[in-house]
This record gives sequence, structure tokens and C-alpha cells, in this order.
Amino acid sequence: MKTTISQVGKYTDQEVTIGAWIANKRSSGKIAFLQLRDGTGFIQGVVVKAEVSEEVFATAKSITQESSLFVTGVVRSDERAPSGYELTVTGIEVIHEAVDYPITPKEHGTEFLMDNRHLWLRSKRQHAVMKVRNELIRATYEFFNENGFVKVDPPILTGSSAEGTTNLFHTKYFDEDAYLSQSGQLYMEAAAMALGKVFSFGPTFRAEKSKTRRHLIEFWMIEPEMAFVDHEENLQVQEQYVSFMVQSVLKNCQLELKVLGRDTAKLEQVVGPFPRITYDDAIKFLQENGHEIEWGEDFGAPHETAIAQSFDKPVFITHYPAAIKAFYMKPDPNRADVVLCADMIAPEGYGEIIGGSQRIDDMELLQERFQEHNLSEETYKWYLDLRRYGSVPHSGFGLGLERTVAWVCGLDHVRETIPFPRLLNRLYP
Ligand SMILES: NC(=O)C[C@H]([NH3+])C(=O)NS(=O)(=O)OC[C@H]1O[C@@H](n2cnc3c(N)ncnc32)[C@H](O)[C@@H]1O
Ligand SMILES: [Mg+2]
Repeated sequence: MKTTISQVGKYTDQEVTIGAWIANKRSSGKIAFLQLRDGTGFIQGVVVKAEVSEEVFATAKSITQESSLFVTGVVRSDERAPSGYELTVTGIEVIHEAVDYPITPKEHGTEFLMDNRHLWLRSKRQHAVMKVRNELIRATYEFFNENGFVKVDPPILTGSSAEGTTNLFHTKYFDEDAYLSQSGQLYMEAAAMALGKVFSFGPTFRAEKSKTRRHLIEFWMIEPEMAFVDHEENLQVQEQYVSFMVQSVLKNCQLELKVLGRDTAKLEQVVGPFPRITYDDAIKFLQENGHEIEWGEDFGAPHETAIAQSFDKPVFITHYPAAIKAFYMKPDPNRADVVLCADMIAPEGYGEIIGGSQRIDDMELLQERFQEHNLSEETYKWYLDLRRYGSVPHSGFGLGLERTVAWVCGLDHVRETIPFPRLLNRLYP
């Protein structure tokens, strides 16, 4: 019976054949232990010299790390095994011998691992991270489909910028100048006027010369947009979504969280509602706790970490000064110098995972903003049309997938959260 490691539980005490690679192995004169992986999971294959042919035992002793093989054996229940099963090997057919596989089972430096990211992905730890990433994506689609949102795909090649013109990736579109998308938001606003509640999920690009553990050059963002939804309702959708994702990972990725050594008690706290603190109160809190910061300044990572330390779940920081936020954000009707926005700050020092706001829905005010931000009305004529023809209050947000993966997995750096990270000075592999 041919099967996969994730399915062996269906064949307890039966002989199966699995296509696999050797992740690691150890042996003595009488027994060999093969750590097998096949992409769906990991299982130990036990080769007992007295129970197999000389050829099979000789192969088990000599086979090298990351060689590929078909392994046949009897599935045994074993509560000591992480997967709950072990394989008593009866046959081995080598497919391809891997000679001098570079990532040997010892500590390796970060740059070495990054240069070998195409192989490092095979490790148990990276496998666990990619499975959690997958679950966050799966839960995203479940949450938004269950809540009446329509998936809409904004363009990657675009002629406009949503998040300022200082970190655009320029490219040519035949004879025209174009940019790689920083955010699909503006297009999602157009989609929301057509479909009510929409969400996107795709790559976005920021030519930021930031070499930090939170910044990627190419990262994936989920960008919901909702017509007839105001600032507070926007926050409620965000906390429901993030809570749903985290609880889905707790439900479906216990094995992976164990591999990562993640303290799941901290994730169990992540249920709505989330606390809210205004920018004003956050500034007061920071000043009272020794931080040199003045009203009007943006928060850096240390500030976000200090604020989040007062909470055991994500916290919204709301109502930032208009002057340090994007042109499209709607001013607070009661205070023109702050806007109806919020950043969601993850606990445990993981920082901002969501940026969102209610959008300006007034034509004249948006035109004023274009003037203030030196944005060409011609380029954004289509965006202004959304305020010209049946404008409505609307809100949305962008969740950074990789920063969310880092937080949920408890990882120090976003480089482990994406299959092939694009960082400052890293375009290989
Ligand atoms: N539809 C919207 O309202 C989204 C809005 N236009 C937007 O792009 N907001 S954001 O710039 O805060 O980015 C949103 C999130 O995108 C993530 N982000 C933002 N920049 C990065 C970089 N460089 N690397 C990794 N992740 C990043 C981070 O979690 C931010 O909170
Ligand atoms: Mg932001």
C-alpha cells in the first residue's frame, strides 16, 4: 500500500511504502534509526539487522542525509513518537543518493542558511513554520468567505502609490513609468463600491532601506475593505479576524507549535475584544515611562514594544496625528488634527501587524489632501470618481502575513516566515 507519512495512522500494523528523504539517521552494529520526511510529516524508520536482508541493512547503514528513497515497512503505534507512529522497515529502494548535503545536523550561521534557503526549507523547523503560514492563509479564506467577503485581486503593476512615494519599486510599463504595488488598498476601495465587502491577498513591495527583523522588501498582505463600515466597526472586524486565525492555528497546528517550542498559553489569550489606546494616551504612557518622545512623532519598535507590554493580547493604537499618516485617512470629526485610524500591535514585542483606517469619503477634502501630498489629480482621477459617484463611509485594513507568522510562531526574524525572503541585499536564491 503506497501512502504518505501524514496518513500512516490509517494503516496501523500493515505494511506500507512511502516515498521519502533521509532527514537524519543514526545506527549501531545491530540497528539503524532513519529519520524520514516526505513533505507531509516526519517519522522514524527502525531497521533491525536481524529482521532484514544484509542488503537492506547495509543500505540503511550507508544511505546519506537527504538521499531520496522508497521505504517499505510496518506501521506501529508509538506514543513516544511525535506523530504517534513508527515504521518497522522491511525494504529500502534508493532513488537518488545525495552526496555531501551542505546543511548537516549541526548549528549553522544565518547567512549560510539564507544562502541555502532552497534546502533549509526542508528542515523540521522551517517545515513547521510553513505549515503555520499555510494555516493562517487557510483560516483567512475561511473567515472572510464565512463573513460574506468577496476575494478581489488588485493589480501588481500600478501607476499610483498609496503609502507615499519614497519606497516605490519603479519599473517600465512599455513606454510608461509604473510601480510594483505597495498596497492594493485604493483598488480595494473601488471593489468595495461594487461588491460591498472585499478582501485581497497578494504580494506587496516596499523599497525600504530598513534592515530590521520586521521588514521585508516583498511581503504578503491581506487587505479587506468594507463599504458602509466606520472606524469602530473596522476594529471589530480586525479583532474577530485575528482571533479566528490564532485560534485556528491552536486547533490545527499543535504538532508544529511544539516543534517550534511556542508557549501556546500566550496564544490562548488572543480572543476579542482587544484593548484600545489612543495615540495621545500612548504618548503620555511613554513619557511617564522614560521615553524621549513628543506628540506628533511616530512610534518606533521600542515604543510599540513598551506599549504592548501592558497587554497580554494585541492592542489597537488609535487616532494618530493626521500629519504622520497617509493622505486617504479620514480626520476625526471632533478633532481635525487626528485621523480615524488604528495600528494593531501584537504582544511579546512583535510590533505592528495591521495598519488600517476609515477613508476620506468627501471629494473636496480628498482633493485638498492631494494638494498637500503633491499627488497628481490626473493620476488619481479614477480614485476621485469613487467620491464623485455615490460616495459612502468605508474602512479597511492591511494585515502583514509575515509579521503575523513571526508572532504566532514566536520567531525572532521575518526571514523565516516566507519561503524565499527578499531583504536588503538579498535577492538570492
Ligand atoms: N489596506 C490598508 O489599509 C493597508 C494600508 N494601505 C497599508 O499598506 N498600511 S501599512 O503600510 O501599515 O502596511 C500594512 C501592514 O503591512 C505590514 N508591513 C508593512 N511594511 C512591511 C514590510 N516592509 N515588511 C513586512 N511587513 C510589512 C505590516 O504588518 C503593516 O501593518
Ligand atoms: Mg503601518
